[in-house]
Amino acid sequence: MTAQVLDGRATAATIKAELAERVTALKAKGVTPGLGTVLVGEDPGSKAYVAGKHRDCAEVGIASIREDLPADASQADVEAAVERLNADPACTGYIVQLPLPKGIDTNAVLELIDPAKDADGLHPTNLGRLVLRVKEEVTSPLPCTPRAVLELLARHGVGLAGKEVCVVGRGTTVGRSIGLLLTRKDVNATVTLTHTGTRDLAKHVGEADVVVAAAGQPGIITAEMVKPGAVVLDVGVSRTVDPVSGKAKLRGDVADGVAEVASWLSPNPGGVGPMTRAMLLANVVDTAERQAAQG
Ligand SMILES: Nc1nc(=O)c2c([nH]1)NC[C@@H]1CN(c3ccc(C(=O)N[C@@H](CCC(=O)O)C(=O)O)cc3)C=[N+]21
Repeated sequence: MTAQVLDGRATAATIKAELAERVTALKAKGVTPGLGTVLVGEDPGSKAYVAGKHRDCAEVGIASIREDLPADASQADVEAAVERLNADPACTGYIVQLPLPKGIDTNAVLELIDPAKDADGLHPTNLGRLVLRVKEEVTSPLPCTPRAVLELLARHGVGLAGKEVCVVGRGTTVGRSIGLLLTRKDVNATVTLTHTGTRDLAKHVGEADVVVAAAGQPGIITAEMVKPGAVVLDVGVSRTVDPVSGKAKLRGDVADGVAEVASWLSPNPGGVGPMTRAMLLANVVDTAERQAAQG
């Protein structure tokens, strides 16, 4: 068997075209959505992601606002950048690119974000609303990558109701929150959350109909672990340096060979990554529409 491809690039392009229409409609009402980014330091990965987000914005007509701070920025400097975006009416939604440099208190920064402008869905209020199941229309944005995984499956007609989903990884942006979406009554999956302290990872992965690999450990999910016919989402990204060429290479959590066992597989790159970016744009357009409705 060779798995069918969960094509994140093509699906993200479709979503961006839909969002461009909603942005046009908002502009006709005098509202221009604007995405802000806070980037601290010179990490090449973070710089590339932020640059990509601003390119995406240009594509769909969203304005871009950048706060780029040096690697030695203090807690107060970072918090001041957040306060500027909170106060800027041109910024309808924004993100603080993670991870922040060592020494910066990330949770304190996330708490300062205006929940109504939280394009990542990582503010405690928004994560709390997800836990409390506050109705969709009042809820602020959902975390982008979990939303990306569900949207990628939905747009390929891959159902989740009654499925056993094994989530691998307990990070804030994916592992800890995706189960909250997967177990909503309109999705109805059953979720097992595994992590580096799990005693028998292969057992849990092997029982799953759907595997969400978000550990950030290159190749941790191998073909031998995966149940034949399972759906596999390769979410994790790690930068490894090729010892021969010295070039940085992106590697997913899913090892070669899984495509021969799975029924559907999201490639990495080209799968959940582009969808995460599309869902960030969707969050920005959603928040701008909510703000426009409130006048
Ligand atoms: N506040 C915050 N929000 C985030 O959403 C966030 C973050 N911090 N920190 C880092 C992670 C990582 N992340 C990715 C987004 C897109 C791709 C992506 O589009 N990747 C392309 C490849 C890009 C390349 O070649 O460099 C792909 O998968 O095809 C990857 C990774 C968002 N994150």
